[in-house]
Amino acid sequence: MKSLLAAISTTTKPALRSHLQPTNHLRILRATYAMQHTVPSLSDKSLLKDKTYINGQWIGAKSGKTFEVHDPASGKLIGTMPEMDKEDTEAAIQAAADALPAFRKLTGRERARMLRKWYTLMMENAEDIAKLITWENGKPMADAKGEVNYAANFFEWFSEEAPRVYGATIPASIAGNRVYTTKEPVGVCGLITPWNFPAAMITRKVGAALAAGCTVVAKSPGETPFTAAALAELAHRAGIPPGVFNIVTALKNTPEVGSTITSSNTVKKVSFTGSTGVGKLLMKQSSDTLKKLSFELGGNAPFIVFDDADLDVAVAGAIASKFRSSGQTCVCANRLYVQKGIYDDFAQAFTAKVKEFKVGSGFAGDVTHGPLIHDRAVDKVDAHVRDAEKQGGKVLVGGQKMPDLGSNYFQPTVIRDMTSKMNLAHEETFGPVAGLFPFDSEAEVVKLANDAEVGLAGYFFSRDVQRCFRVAEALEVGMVGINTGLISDPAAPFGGVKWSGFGREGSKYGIDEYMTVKMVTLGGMGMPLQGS
Ligand SMILES: NC(=O)c1ccc[n+]([C@@H]2O[C@H](COP(=O)([O-])OP(=O)(O)OC[C@H]3O[C@@H](n4cnc5c(N)ncnc54)[C@H](O)[C@@H]3O)[C@@H](O)[C@H]2O)c1
Ligand SMILES: O=CCCC(=O)O
Repeated sequence: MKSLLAAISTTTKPALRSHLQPTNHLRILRATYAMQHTVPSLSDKSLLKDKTYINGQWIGAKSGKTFEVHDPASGKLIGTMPEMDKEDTEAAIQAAADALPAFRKLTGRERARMLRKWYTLMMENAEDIAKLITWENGKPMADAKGEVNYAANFFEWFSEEAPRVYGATIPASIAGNRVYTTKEPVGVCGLITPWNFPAAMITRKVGAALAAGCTVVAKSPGETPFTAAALAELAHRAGIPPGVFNIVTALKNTPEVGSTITSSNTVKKVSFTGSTGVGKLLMKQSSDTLKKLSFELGGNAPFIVFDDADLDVAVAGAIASKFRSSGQTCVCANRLYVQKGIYDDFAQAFTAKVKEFKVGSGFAGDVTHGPLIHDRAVDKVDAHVRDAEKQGGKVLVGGQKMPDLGSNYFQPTVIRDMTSKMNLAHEETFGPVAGLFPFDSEAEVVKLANDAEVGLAGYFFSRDVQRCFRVAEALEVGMVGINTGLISDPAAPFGGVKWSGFGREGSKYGIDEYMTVKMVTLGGMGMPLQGS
């Protein structure tokens, strides 16, 4: 907690505490600095932790080690969290295993009440959780509030699913047999999530797991552990029993924690959201213990605008899909294919909208887009822009780093005249760069869209209903948005195909990822009635 206090007391830059009468220039500087370096003050200060939550206790790493977390907007220290290792992770797994027998025996209705309470507490504390998200992730407060709502809705959704887990009665092929099925919780689950949605990626998994009767060990992202800890505080208040929801925190030790989870025979399921590369590694590591797996991995979403689209709707959809969280979502449009008849109009209208963006600290009221998570992300974005330029792409807006704001900022960028040879066509940028690729025909663009190893989301805009069915069926992705750039919804199944992984989160399917089907056959059931 000391480091947090230290961070708070150093937020007023000494140079700006000038004893000189402020000139206009100084006043502007002061205001700009304050905007960029806000430290949030929480209404409920007990939501800010420097320990993690295992077996219902707030604890540090056994080694006493910690890691630092920095505000991506200012680079300043937010605080520290325990750098946990194999031993700590094994203790968390044991806590989850000990809690499992009693938790799985609760009725679905009893577990539903806990999830519902957790949902209510999240909504009551939405402002504070949003501040934590903005502080450690960088997204603007409005987006962070949207994320809290989205995240809490997974608890609400799965509180409604928990009491409605049904088996089946099955007509047997063997005379005299009677067959039915039940669904059982898979057991202890290991959940590994990324920093881009510090709350929602956790609740989407935990809501389903707890509804099913599983207990969990969640590895929170090294970049954004404070939001996860606040969720744990609310879990405690909601009466989630000790050991049911445990969080392991680590930054440098992440691979060690990951391999402890994946190699444990006590952990029966791993659900991971993150890059395809790490997903493949975790799948290999899980093979010795044959775990049930769900992987939500990287994307490279095609976003197609046909000549017959409504231009305004397509532009609004592209803005929402491409620039949500400054381009750092797995379902962000990555390749924008625009048919030649509408290409120039689209480029002009889209660029005009991007020019209206205001980049800065997520806490500043008028800021629409925050920093990227770290400077490595900025470097990747910069490399994609430089490569596109070198190969003939024309930057219509943006295209540069923003060192005046800090090392993690990149201008929202639109590039036209993109070609398939450019790196952006084949790699997920995960940043605020929209590349516009011209195309001629429907067949051509579907081929281009499907020319990817991954297949998470795909979008297209058209007013031709037959085309809508045709293209939706032809796209090799797990999720399609037609005439919309926003598809995320707790009620809708989220997940990919190809190298974007497998399994579905949210929706009526999400809970099945945490259950196994048990079949029961009763023999000798076809006897005549007694006395007949
Ligand atoms: N499909 C989805 O739902 C979804 C959602 C968010 C992000 N993503 C993808 O994630 C990527 C961006 O996030 P990133 O760069 O942080 O991804 P990443 O795979 O490097 O890291 C994701 C998380 O995995 C953990 N991790 C990293 N290495 C690990 C290891 N060896 N063992 C165990 N855990 C490990 C970390 O905690 C990290 O927070 C993008 O490709 C994006 O598309 C996918
Ligand atoms: O980044 C991945 C998740 C995005 C979402 O759930 O909308």
